[in-house]
Amino acid sequence: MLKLFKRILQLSGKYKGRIGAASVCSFLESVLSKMPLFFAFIVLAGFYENTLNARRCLYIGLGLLAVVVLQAVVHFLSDRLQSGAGYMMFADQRMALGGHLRKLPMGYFTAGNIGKISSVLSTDMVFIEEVSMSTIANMMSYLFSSLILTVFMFVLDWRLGLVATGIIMLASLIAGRMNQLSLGEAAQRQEQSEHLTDAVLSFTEGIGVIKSYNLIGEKSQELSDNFKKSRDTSITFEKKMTPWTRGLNILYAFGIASIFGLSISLQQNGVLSLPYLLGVLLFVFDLFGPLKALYGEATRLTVMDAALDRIESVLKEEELPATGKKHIPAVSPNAPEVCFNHVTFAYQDKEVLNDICFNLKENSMLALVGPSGGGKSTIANLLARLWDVKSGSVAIRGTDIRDVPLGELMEQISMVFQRVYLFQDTIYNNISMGKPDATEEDVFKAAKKARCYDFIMNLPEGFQTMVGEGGATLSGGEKQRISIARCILKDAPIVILDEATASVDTDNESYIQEAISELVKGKTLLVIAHRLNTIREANQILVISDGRISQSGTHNELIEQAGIYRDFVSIREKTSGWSLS
Ligand SMILES: Nc1ncnc2c1ncn2[C@@H]1O[C@H](COP(=O)(O)OP(=O)(O)OP(=O)(O)O)[C@@H](O)[C@H]1O
Repeated sequence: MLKLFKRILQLSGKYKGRIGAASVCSFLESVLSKMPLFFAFIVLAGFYENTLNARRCLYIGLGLLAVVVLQAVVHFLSDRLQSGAGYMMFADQRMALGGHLRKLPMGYFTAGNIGKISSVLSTDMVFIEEVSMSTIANMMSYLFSSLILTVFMFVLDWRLGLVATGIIMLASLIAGRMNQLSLGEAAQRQEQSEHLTDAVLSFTEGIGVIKSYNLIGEKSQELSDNFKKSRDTSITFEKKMTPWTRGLNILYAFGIASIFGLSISLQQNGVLSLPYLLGVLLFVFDLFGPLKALYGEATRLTVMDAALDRIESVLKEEELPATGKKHIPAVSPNAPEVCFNHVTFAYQDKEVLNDICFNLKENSMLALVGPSGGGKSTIANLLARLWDVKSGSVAIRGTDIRDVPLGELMEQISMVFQRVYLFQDTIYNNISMGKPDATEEDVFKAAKKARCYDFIMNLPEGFQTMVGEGGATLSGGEKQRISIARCILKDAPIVILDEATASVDTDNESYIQEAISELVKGKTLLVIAHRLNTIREANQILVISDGRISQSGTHNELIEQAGIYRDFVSIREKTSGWSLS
């Protein structure tokens, strides 16, 4: 328990002083909370010894009043200091975690970690933030209370003090065991909650597919199974803990009875005076109460421990090294715009690219074609440094992209994905995030080039229309054009384009093509190509198959050779009804 306690305090960093001051207040509060008992003891003793008079009673009354007021003050102080420190500490932790997540490779987010990230950022962080400080405050107060009452017992009679200490030590052994049990289960319970988050996310994200394939029953069952598992884990935990909690209660009852019996026997034998016996009666019922509450709080600490483990495990994930200080030159006559130099890459252990070498000249277009799963998207992602190469290098104008600050690399590249992501914000902000210092005129100009100005102006609130949940409903093609406007505004020299495979309606298709033509004017273009027109226009075509470049050349060169490209083109011609001249 102490270890857990220390772990939370270690997180306190620059707020240590504040937490220390709060602990002193907690201690004072515990002492003050026991003072009324002490005054009651004095009154009883005075009454018995016939030493009570009006002046004494007045002093005791004033003393009591002062204690109550002081207790309220230190309680307020300790609360303010502790909860304030808690919120500040975990605001810092959240920012650290946010900063860390930004630097993780994309692979981390696609490798089934979304449930974990959601639980860590929502459940774990919120739990620790809201509970840790109050738990620490309560634990301190209970600990001090037990200590003070045990000291009182020693003051009344050393034998009573010894019995109280013995019971407390036995209770600590039982509580230690409970703690171990709870720790073991806490990890499992948190894991279960992670699975639950995953299941809920996957169900809600895939609801469209689930409905269209009539899988509601089957998928709901999976979700219910997860809920049931979570319920069963909690019930099993409670069942395991119950005998120990009961044991602890019996021990406390036994402790109270022994102290009670012993003090009566001591009084009968003339060792303990009657006022002292009355003092024992006053204190004994309060002796183990704080300890009982203390172990209740300890269970919460174990949940916190598991939550901290999970936060730490996310923080331990290796970041993309971002220590590069070099700058990409604006022009470089002696180096190609983009160079893949003997690049190999693997997702975990699965090698997907092998010895990829190519140069891309400024203002030229490179088309990647080939069978599904060949590695085209991976090449595009490596250029944007969403992952790092395993060996070889990727360079822009002769500078290895690993040697460049990530922000600067991103200024060089615009990416147009098939799957468009618009933020829950106004259309204006969705476009202007391409270049935050852009003027209104720049934004409008980009929207015009991306062929979305007119439809935006026809919306009731124009550029201030909200997109996303509760906002305007836009078609896939309209969203695509807004994302292209964002890229046009960004005006990066290199454009990575993943051409749409799914067909949109003809109007949208032609608008999107016009928007893309505007975007790529004067740019260096790497395109994952699906349309024959695009492929034919490319200065260079790479056929990527099984992670290797199996063919390379222009359309006219490749169509002359037997191989994947010719087969691919003839299939395309047949499916699209086009023919090559
Ligand atoms: N995040 C990932 N983790 C593990 N394996 C992955 C991941 N992304 C892709 N792969 C695998 O890497 C290989 C190459 O995938 P990639 O998406 O680059 O191919 P592609 O040629 O772009 O395919 P498509 O045309 O279908 O998009 C595939 O076998 C794919 O299953």
